[in-house]
Amino acid sequence: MWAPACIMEEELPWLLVNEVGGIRGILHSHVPFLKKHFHLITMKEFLENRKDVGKKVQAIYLWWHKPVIDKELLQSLPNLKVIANSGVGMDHLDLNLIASFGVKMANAPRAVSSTTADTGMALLLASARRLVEVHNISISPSMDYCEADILGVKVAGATLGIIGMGRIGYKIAVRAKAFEMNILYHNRTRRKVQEEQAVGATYCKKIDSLLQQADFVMLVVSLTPQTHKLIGKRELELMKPTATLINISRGAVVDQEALVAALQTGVIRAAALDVTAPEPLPRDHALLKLKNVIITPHLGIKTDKATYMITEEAVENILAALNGLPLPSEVLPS
Ligand SMILES: O=CC(=O)O
Repeated sequence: MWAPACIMEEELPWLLVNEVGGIRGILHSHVPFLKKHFHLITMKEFLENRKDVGKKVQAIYLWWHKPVIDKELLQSLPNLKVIANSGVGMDHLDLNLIASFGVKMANAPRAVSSTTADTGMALLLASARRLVEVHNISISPSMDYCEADILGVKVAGATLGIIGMGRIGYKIAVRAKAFEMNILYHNRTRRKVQEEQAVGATYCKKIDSLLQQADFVMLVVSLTPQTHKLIGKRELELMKPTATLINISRGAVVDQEALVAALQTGVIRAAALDVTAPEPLPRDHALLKLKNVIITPHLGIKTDKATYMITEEAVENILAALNGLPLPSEVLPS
């Protein structure tokens, strides 16, 4: 990684972050590393002195989609060169708008893939073996249950259908192979035969055929206009009544109303969702009341190591942009 030779704090480039700590702030433990490379400034400090500070900011580090990047903010930052995102999905950003200000963008695909794949497998296993339900039985005062109450679904030998076979999807296939699953996948472009063979994955050109055969369907696509509500009533009805839907992409990839109805009426067996629309769901949402649903709070990459690696990847991208070098994980508008 490029690193500045010993320079004074006031000569460091200014990096804008939403806040430090709190619900939508960068982690305190990342601050010393960031401060080696940048003069850090929070949104609160920027808003207090927008005119002076705005001219100095050269980079933004987005943590969990914050701060919101809109025209007004971009206009207040005339020397902004780069925005680094702390994840892989860029659906919260108007890439064309940002590019029109001559600002480069980067995401963090290297840091997130394994951890997000782990989240997908954790949800698959937890749903298959009803871990949340049995945990609740185990800690209940009576600890009273019949065997039928805790029968799960066997994972070995079951078929996993992966929709979206990018970096994360492929890492899920690697994990599923180790769990002795049969693997189907759908992707815009087919993987190389050697890559398919390495994980024993079979390509389904049509999503429908994957949905009809899979015992577990895992959604790993980016949210785009094409994938918005990709899984609706029709698709859920194509799935087996014994099948489980796992979503680690974005909530809006699923028609949530159709999902609630499918779960309530046994159209599918269960769902395990790391993402919902919105996040978090309103506390009275129907999905929160269903026994056959597991919901996690966009856990994706949230491990100590992966979050730190994300910050390292962001710094690498920002420094490259500020030094006129190619960005390792540049994202271009489509
Ligand atoms: O949601 C997580 C990511 O976009 O990487």
